[in-house]
Amino acid sequence: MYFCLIPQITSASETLCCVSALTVFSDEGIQAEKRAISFLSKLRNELQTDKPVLALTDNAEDTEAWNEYMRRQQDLMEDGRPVSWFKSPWLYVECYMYRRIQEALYMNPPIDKFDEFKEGKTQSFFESQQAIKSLCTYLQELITNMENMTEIQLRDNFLKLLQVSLWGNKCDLSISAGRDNSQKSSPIDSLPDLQSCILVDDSNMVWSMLVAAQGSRSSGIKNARVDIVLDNAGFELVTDLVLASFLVSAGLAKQIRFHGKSIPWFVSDVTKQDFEWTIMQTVASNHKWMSASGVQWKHFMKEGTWSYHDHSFWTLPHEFCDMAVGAADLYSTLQGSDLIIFKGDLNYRKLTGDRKWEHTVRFDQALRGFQPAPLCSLRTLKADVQVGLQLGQAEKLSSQDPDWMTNGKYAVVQFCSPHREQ
Ligand SMILES: O=P(O)(O)OC[C@H]1O[C@](O)(CO)[C@@H](O)[C@@H]1O
Repeated sequence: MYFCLIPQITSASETLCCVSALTVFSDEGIQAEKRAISFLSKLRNELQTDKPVLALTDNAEDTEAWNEYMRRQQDLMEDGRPVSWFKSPWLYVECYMYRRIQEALYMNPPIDKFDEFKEGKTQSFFESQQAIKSLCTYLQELITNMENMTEIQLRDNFLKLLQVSLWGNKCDLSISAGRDNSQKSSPIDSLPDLQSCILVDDSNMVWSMLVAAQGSRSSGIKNARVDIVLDNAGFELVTDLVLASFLVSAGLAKQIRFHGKSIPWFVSDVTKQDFEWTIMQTVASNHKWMSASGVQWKHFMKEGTWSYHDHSFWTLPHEFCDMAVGAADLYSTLQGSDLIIFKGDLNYRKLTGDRKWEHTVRFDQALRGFQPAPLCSLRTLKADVQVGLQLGQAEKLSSQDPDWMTNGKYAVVQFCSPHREQ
């Protein structure tokens, strides 16, 4: 399992070689890039030969938090041997590898702000153009007809766009080791065929919660705020923006806060630069409805209806139940939300602590106290943790499709509210 991380290091290193060949960097940059490549090749060797996990030395904002986490892992080792790559929890090692790739850049200015995964993310966006155009056309038609929609029609369209955002999570580049994993077919037309692959579907609870928040808003009590903890750039990000656009246009949310990563992460995760680039590209499209969507998103950002935020906690290896203590500022910000949508597999692993839970354990139980606000996970299954299933459901799936937990074919929409009777 640990060896599947090697292509990510190789790809980062190859990207640096390519940009150097294209003389993107100055002489000083080329020397820095050579040092970074050598750092990455050492890193690959450490991983391949199960060397001890090393403390970070780059003096970044999160360096001490990482080293403190490593010391905690060390204290858990019963025989006192150093924590090594193969003897550490998978969640920790996987996150650590991406942070070490970042260390290679941090240690080598002027390339310290370079995003070695940018090209793959850009390509994934362009390869999904047809699907993006059809989704933006669908969105603009909805917005045009919004005023005449009954509540049931509004709900049905919300549920569709929630599912589009859910399946958008299939398109990540870490599972495909950076190879093409873009959306080719029409996202709306594919939904009926995918319905049976949703193992838990709490979408109606999410809808009810949004309607309840809207009710209190019309009585002047509050302005509903939705937080979206983003996952991948490319097609998935567009599905999230389309959902957010619908929420605002339908009056279901007054404010959307997007949360992304502050460093390149898990190959395709959204950074601020990816977020802004995606909106800019959408505005610049020569497709009428795609461009109209982009213009609307740009406007939402400008007027503050939408905002982008990052926090170093999202790129630490911690489970989310550590957030209240480890990142109290972030936790208290999230407490102001009416609904937090967590996108993707890695966020699900952090929500549930990436533990070997019985599949029938309740979702709220697996959160172990992490409940800043009503929350929902939209996740396609790519790692072997899954809770909240019915008795016998996992056994049936295992007999039909032994790889059901990791092949990305299945998905869940799981909801939990601090105020809800479980
Ligand atoms: O982009 P997502 O949905 O968070 O998926 C990331 C997942 O991909 C993997 O890196 C490889 O499958 C998992 O370990 C990880 O949880």
